[in-house]
Amino acid sequence: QQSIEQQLEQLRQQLRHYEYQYHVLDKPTIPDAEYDRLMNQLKTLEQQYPELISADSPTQRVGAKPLASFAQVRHEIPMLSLDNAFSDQEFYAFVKRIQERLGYGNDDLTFCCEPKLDGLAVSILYENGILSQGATRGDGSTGEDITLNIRTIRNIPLQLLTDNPPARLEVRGEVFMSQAGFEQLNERALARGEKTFANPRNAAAGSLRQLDPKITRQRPLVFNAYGIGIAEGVVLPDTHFARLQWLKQIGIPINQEIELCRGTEQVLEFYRQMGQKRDGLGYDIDGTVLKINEIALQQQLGFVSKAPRWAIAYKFPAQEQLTI
Ligand SMILES: Cc1ccc(Cn2cc(C(N)=O)ccc2=O)c(C)c1
Repeated sequence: QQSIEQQLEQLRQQLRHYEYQYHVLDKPTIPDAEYDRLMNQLKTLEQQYPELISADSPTQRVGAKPLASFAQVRHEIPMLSLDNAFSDQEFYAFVKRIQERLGYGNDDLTFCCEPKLDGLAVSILYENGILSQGATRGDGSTGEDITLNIRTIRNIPLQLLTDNPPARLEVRGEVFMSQAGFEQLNERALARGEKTFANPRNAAAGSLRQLDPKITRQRPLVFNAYGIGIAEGVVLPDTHFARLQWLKQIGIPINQEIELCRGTEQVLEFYRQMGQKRDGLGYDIDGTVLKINEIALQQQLGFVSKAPRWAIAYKFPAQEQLTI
């Protein structure tokens, strides 16, 4: 006969495993109703033994009461902005500057290519594998502490899926809302006579800036990681793409459109393909982000003013908004 602690731990591990398969691999192995039954079973057992509730239990996603205000968070490593390109010409010039700076004569630089998600940049800190803080980008040096709201986002794990977690790991990425989630939210708001949002990005920003996590929890927010800030007690892979794959393995969701491209023409092909896919993704993107993949080359190139020399956002032309 299992002890209560063993029953609780087994339910918690099972739920974390199913959440990983559903939210990170996009390959659920049980029906939603079965997951729901297990979650309710854990909630019931924790209500019987409240002293055994741990902050990283899958049930602990909603804070108790609303905050009066947000505390400030100082980013130990600044969250920088990206330079933009609006034409192939500007992208060629970007690559040329890199080749000259690195002394590369040929065109076989490898780029990690990602869609540029149209949401809100956030920083999530895990200490010994446990989610300990969430913050907005703010001005890049100082952001707002939105930990309670970050905890309500279902595809952000409260605990990393690894037996030897880093002492400290800061995951950076975008919180966004799907177009379907946005439309449902606005319909509900209209029905309740509440204010509606102009677009998914505003809806995501407004939901993260809610002082009451119970409201944030009802919003269909999604997180995709695109980088790492602080990393202590772990040796990271030496390319950006491999780092993203590692994040996925330990339970952090990344975007499934990310690709490696070798040479300028493959990168421009990725940009055009993402332009074709754009209307069918189900979420808003406003371009692509193209990064030098080798970390050593990123470090060699460094930053100028606030933007990295090793990355650029190649944006799409502004879409004419359909006014109905
Ligand atoms: C009632 C209910 C429960 C769960 C979910 C979504 N979902 C499913 C799983 C699953 N199938 O492994 C895991 C986590 C999760 O968040 C929905 C949409 C509705």
